[in-house]
Amino acid sequence: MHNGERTKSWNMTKQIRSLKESQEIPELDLAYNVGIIYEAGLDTTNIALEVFTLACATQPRFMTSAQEELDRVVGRDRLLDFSDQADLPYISAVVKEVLRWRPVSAGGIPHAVTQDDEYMGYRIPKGATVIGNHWSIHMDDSIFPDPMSFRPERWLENPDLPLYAFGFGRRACTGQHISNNSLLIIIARILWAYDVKPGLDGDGKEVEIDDMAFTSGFNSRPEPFEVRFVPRSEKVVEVVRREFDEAEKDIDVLLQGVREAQGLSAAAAIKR
Ligand code: HEM
Repeated sequence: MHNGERTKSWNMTKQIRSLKESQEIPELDLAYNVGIIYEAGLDTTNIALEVFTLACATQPRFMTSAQEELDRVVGRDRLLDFSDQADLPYISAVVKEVLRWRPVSAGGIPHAVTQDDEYMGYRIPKGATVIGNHWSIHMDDSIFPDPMSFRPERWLENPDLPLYAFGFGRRACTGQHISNNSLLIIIARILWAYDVKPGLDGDGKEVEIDDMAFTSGFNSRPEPFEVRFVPRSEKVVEVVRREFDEAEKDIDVLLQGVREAQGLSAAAAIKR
């Protein structure tokens, strides 16, 4: 937190410090509040990207449909950006399917019931712990037929399908819009630029990848597996290099841009 306060530009530490509500909160609690955003946001989105990569390597059929959409909407001369988002329904469906197929918090998060309740004849007293198990819900084949198949099409066929990867109720993930946007842009750019394929063994044969090999824990991620990111053409390599060279890389400039885009008021130096 102290490092955050010493930077030149805007950041989340300064933003939280500037809020009226923060003034009465003890320093350590404030540090946890800042830290949770990092902790809750970074690993979860990374895991979802690993799951996406796993889906590409083990159930590659969907990549063709995704790349058809990208080539039609974006063309081959530029990297896509957020202005393309509304025209990429298939990629949005890929993001949802990633979060359904292997939910990051597979076992769900315990919640306390705020009032006496009844469900299917079971009495659930106030204060009892209930857990909505994300894995079981997402694998319910009466709602998601053939649930082990990675099929983004299911979200286009039925846009009302439920997705519970971000949890439930008033404690549901506060970062879900950030993460949906991050996943969409990263997944779309990867698929625009690369074919994602299994790695090769010593004999040049594609390695077998187990799509059920996951770590256990609160969040669970795929066990390490090998893949290749194969550029789809020479032109793609040229565009990626050009965009990288032109991209802003100064973190202070980037963060200041976030502040301006969001209309946030926190000044660079905040008095306590
Ligand atoms: C793929 C990405 C993500 C997944 C799968 C995910 C999933 C979840 C889940 C399951 C919960 C608990 C919900 C419940 O209690 O039922 C949660 C809570 C939370 N998430 Fe996320 N999350 C993701 C990304 C993010 C990001 C990017 C941020 C912030 C930038 C974030 C911030 C939070 C916070 C602050 C909470 C606690 C909310 C509360 O207890 O009131 N998450 N997330």
